[in-house]
Amino acid sequence: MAIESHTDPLTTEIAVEQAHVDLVYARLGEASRSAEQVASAGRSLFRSDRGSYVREEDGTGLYERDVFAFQAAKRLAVLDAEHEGLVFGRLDRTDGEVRYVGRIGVRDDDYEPLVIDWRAPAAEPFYRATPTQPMDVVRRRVLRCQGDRVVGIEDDLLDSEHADGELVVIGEGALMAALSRARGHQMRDIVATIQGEQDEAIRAPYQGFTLISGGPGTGKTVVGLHRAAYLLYSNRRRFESGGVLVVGPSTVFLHYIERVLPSLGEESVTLRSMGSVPSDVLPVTGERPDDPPTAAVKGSLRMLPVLKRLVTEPLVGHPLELRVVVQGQVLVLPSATLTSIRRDVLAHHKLNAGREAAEKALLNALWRSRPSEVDMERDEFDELVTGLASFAMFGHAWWPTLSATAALRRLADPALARRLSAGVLSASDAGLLSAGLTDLEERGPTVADVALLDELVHVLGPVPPEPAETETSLFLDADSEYSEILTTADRLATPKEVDPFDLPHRTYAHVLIDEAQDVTPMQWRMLRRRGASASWTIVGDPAQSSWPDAAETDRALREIIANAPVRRFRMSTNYRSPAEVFDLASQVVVKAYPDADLPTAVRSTGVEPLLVVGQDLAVDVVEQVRALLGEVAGTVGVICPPSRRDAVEAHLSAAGLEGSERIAVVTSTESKGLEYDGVLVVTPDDVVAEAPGGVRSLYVALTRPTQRLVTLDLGSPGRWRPEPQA
Ligand SMILES: Nc1ncnc2c1ncn2[C@@H]1O[C@H](COP(=O)(O)OP(=O)(O)OP(=O)(O)O)[C@@H](O)[C@H]1O
Repeated sequence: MAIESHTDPLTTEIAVEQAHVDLVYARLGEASRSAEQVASAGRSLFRSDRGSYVREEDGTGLYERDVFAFQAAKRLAVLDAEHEGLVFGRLDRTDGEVRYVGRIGVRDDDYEPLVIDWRAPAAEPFYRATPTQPMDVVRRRVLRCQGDRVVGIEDDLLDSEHADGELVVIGEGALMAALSRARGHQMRDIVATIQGEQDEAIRAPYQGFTLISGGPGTGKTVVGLHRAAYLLYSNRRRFESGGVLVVGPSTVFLHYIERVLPSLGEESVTLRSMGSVPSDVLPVTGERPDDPPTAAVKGSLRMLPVLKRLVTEPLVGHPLELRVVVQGQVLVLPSATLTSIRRDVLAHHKLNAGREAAEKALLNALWRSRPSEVDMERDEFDELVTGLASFAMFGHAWWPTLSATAALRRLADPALARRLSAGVLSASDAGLLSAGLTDLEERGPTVADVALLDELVHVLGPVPPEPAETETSLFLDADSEYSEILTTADRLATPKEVDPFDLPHRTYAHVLIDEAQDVTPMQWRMLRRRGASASWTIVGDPAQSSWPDAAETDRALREIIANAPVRRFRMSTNYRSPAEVFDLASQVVVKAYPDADLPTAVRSTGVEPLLVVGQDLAVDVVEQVRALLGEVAGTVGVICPPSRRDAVEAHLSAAGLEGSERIAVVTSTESKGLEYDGVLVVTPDDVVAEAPGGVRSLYVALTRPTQRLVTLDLGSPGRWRPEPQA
């Protein structure tokens, strides 16, 4: 297409790029139309009229010619209009070649690339080339599109020696332009502006463990997500069939990141919050937090022996002896024999899978204890005893099938919790544990309970599926407190194809954990079950941790890694916080954690954080939020200590501000991983006092803004401030 000549170079360049973008969309339009034809042609091609198959080469030819168009059309279907353009980059190379880079690869009719997929090796220079190492690139150009329209251009001249006189260079750099844009409530992909050190982590080989660390705002989350997309591209067969699991701290966080992968054309990734990881084995999920001391007990590996003791602990009211009558003779197994049988069977079987073995062991013991008056063969004896109602009822009461929830609920009993945790938990920790489980039935599990439940599923074994027709319980009422216990009739009706050793966890080929610094040791065990033979990407920053015992969680992670290869990447640049804001935040964190990994903030707004001392929460919160709404174009986060959250919401609501889509009221824990253009941190001293991570939690809050930070102390300047205030 001929391009009109304009005096304004930007308009001319946009028109040049628009022509290419139009070509790509036209080609994709054709691909979409032919995609269905290709599919049906493919279906019929392999079948001739005679019902035999055509030669494989012919089929392969068709496949090769059209598969890219089919795939491209399929991927295009998942890219909706909100993303920032299918084609976003262009490389002008020293040899005169021009390469376009986009979210997916598209070829023309002659199989020549119109756009290269950003993950392809040929696109690497787009992310790695620098003026010192231009990688044969003269000019890197980022195209900013809205839908299929090119609306802006940002260039980097990488090799001025090879630039001919005609080469136009526009703009001040795509990165700064992207970083200054207002934020919404969902994360954007960074595919057009991935930086060199980020690209290395994204394209690292998949094997073993890839650990990505770095301070706040360094792009760890977004890099992790692009890595998931990269792995799917470079090893699609392995990862699409094996599955990729992405785990984040909460559903709010998942909602925040959920558009990134679809915007890159990837939909085949499972996103889970920490409280919903075991949805494969549990009918419940957990979103509620525990208070920090209780969460610390529930998350610790000290819970392991407690849970083990819990599953071997007989139920309240279990029979103390087994008594059956055979040929008029009373046969008795006393309590000590029962205890020893129980111990032996549990040494080799999970509780929910041990019933048959337990029954056999009972029969053996009864056979051995029979008096000489019992005169029958062993087979006959077994048949007779197993047919006795008293034996069946005993079996059910003594060896019930137990669900994880029913088991955990028992620890809400303070006396039992104390007894089972003797020597492992202090009396006060045992008290926290039982108090922290009293709500389990009514309100469902907390996030920390979910890892305990998963552990229990592991220790107990899966509950065999319910029989198709529920038969009347042998001796438990329908509304009995042990409603999850299956009856003997249930057990007998249970199909034998349930393999007790076939654990029901869904496993994945790759597991990506974000905010890994907050993963408790019990949660690491839960995650490991989903990635027993997976490769892993683990993303985190210890300085933002909420977990009190960093050494314990480190040990748990080391155990998972074991001898697998480990690759480490450190992100060194903070792309989120303005330098003025990050300066304050880093002074706060290093006071308490001198080893915090502090990145360099790349952007400066010239606006210092505003440290307000107010007198009245209601008046000051409303005033500061109003001011922030006026100063920034996007979102405003009000980060509160949990104790003030309701009051803050009420004050904003009374002022008519609550309904605003731009405002979010959150605690520092909830704000993990998120960002807002303007942030008001309410009473920072209370954030430190109430949040699990103390100063680290305040550090999280102070590093959320992309533009403006305001803090509100009441009465006098807070103790959290880096410099004592006059
Ligand atoms: N290369 C980049 N181009 C454009 N924006 C970027 C780039 N890298 C990071 N960002 C932006 O910086 C912000 C911070 O990124 P991200 O949330 O991934 O950081 P993080 O290291 O996970 O932060 P935290 O540890 O504080 O949660 C996001 O808005 C992200 O889009």
